Amino acid sequence: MFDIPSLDIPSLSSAGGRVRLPGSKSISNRVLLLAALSDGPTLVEDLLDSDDTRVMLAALRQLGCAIEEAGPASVRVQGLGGRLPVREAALFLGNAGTAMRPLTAALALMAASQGARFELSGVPRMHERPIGDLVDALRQLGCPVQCLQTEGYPPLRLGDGAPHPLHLNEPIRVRGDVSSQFLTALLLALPLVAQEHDVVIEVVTELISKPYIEITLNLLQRFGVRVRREGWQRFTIARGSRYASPGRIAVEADASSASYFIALGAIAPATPGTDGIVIEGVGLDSIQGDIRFVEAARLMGAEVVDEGNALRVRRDTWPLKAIDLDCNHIPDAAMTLAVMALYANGTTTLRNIASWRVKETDRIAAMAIEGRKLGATIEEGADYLRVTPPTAWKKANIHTYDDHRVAMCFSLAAFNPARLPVRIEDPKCVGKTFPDYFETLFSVCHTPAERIPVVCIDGPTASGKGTLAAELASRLGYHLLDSGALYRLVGLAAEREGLSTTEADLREPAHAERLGRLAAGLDVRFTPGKTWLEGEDVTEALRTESAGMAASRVSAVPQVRTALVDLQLQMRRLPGLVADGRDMGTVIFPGAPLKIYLTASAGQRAQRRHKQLISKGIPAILADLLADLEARDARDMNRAHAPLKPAEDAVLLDNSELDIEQSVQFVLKRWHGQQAFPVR
Ligand SMILES: O=C(O)C1=C[C@@H](OP(=O)(O)O)[C@@H](O)[C@H](O)C1
Ligand SMILES: C=C(OP(=O)(O)O)C(=O)O
Repeated sequence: MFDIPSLDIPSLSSAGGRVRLPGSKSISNRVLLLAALSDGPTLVEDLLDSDDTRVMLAALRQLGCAIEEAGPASVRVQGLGGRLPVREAALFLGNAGTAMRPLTAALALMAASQGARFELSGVPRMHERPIGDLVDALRQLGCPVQCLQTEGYPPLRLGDGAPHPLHLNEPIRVRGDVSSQFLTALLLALPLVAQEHDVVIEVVTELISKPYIEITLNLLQRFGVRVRREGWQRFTIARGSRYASPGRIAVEADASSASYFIALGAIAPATPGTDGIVIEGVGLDSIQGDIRFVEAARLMGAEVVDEGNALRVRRDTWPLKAIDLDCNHIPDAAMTLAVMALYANGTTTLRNIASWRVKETDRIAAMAIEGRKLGATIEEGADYLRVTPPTAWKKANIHTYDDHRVAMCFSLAAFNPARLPVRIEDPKCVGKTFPDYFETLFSVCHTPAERIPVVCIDGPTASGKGTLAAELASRLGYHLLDSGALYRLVGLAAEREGLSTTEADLREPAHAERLGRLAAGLDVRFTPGKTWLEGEDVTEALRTESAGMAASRVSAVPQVRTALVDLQLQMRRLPGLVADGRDMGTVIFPGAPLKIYLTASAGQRAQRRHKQLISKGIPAILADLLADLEARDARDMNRAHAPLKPAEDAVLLDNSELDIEQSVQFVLKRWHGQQAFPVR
């Protein structure tokens, strides 16, 4: 996850490959609740791990439900069978509608029938998202429900600790025109009390987002509860209903999350050697209504093929075709159409989307404001959005309003024909439903290397390059290259493969070739303070004397040197790279947009090294360290191959008098100034 203030996505040129998407939020949270209400254990597989499911899991555990990990993406839920071991709890439900609404209904009913008291709250935005229609329905039933701040909105107090009789004889009347989640909540919870009577729910208005009710009915059926449905107006839960766990249930991949990759396949030319985008874990037979996004994407010109629990998407018609569509059935995925519309041949109108205004943010306003920043003409109505593509694209700083979908949608603007990068503010907001969204996106997107930014940090030994580079990489969300570790890595990898690194063997051409191939194929990754070889943390192993000796021997092998140049070039990956070394700006990335030559006086550097060694309990003499440093500088600067010197266009940074944060700020200021994103 990119836990940084903003993420700059370079202009992208093509896409191709396979993605596996995380589990459906709507299915995950329904299944967790149903499993908790059932008797006995349920194994839930392919569960979504995100903010919305974490708050649901935490709430159920707080209520006394035992939930244990059962392998990657799986949990085992020990159902409570409708009994409440905990009678009082304060539950925090973040901004998860699928936790707040269903838990409100289930806990209000249990509190009234068993005599308990619960408080449900969320983030500030959750306290602005309406819940009055559900509160009204629960009060009709006889449940004590109190809105603690504003009538009709969370936080709520459910129950008062005493049992209350429930009025189950009359149909329960609920409005369905603000959110379908109120009806879903009642449907999920009422089987708890449908013992002596059939329980009838009547929807007294038009019902929006209907396919979500189908998910609810489908999953209730999987848990042994049948609901009779008459149109979208009347739902009857049969007397004697009981939740019966299916034992094991697997969650489909999220169809709303799939919309970004369907759109990607429709917008991006296929990367040579690939055949479009394959989205695994969800097919056209999905029980999620958002799968019907496929129909809309096809209307706009995408080619989408069902491959049995997977979808293959290829760009077909280009530019995309503008559409005019009622989107009430796909409220979440329809936001993605607003971004596809930026690439269409005319004006696209998305209708019947009033509910967007009461979701994570006012989504109609957000899509209009942010789309205009890119140069589009956007008309916003109470329940519609009309998008005309930009005639001249603009470089934009996309504000994301703590709304995962705003962030995911606008990432697709990076395919703009003007080749402008896009800045996504607060990218970690995707954690609500898809924490690794950007990593997944970058894994299938391509762009010419020169469009991927590299920040080079070169300089002499002990100048603090490593610390500065690691800090910059984590603040910018970029990859990190510690080029100084590469020869040691080759030495270590050779040792582990049983390849000799004696000077005699290295003179053998066939052996040198093998070593070159080993270097070319190194599976290496750098994170701040750590080096990984084939997924293993080898930071300590690299510091050993033997790795150091092997490094100096293999560094003389031309095949290894060539292979490592290629390897370093390959590390220029999306979204960007911070490269630390001695010849990053001069030899490896001569075209890098920012080169810093970091230095400090030899006296300062010797003192820093001295302090570092002493703090680790290693004896050291300052004068010796200084002499060593000066000798090494002279060697590095005068060597024939890639001598240490600032690139002509490097920015000199003498950090003798600066602390780390000051150096970081110096580079960031320079970098951001160079990017020139408009200020909001
Ligand atoms: O029941 C569900 O799982 C959902 C229903 C929809 O809400 P509305 O019914 O409020 O449109 C949808 O937007 C939300 O993301 C999930
Ligand atoms: C509206 C959404 O979420 P919630 O389940 O919180 O309503 C959404 O995920 O787009």
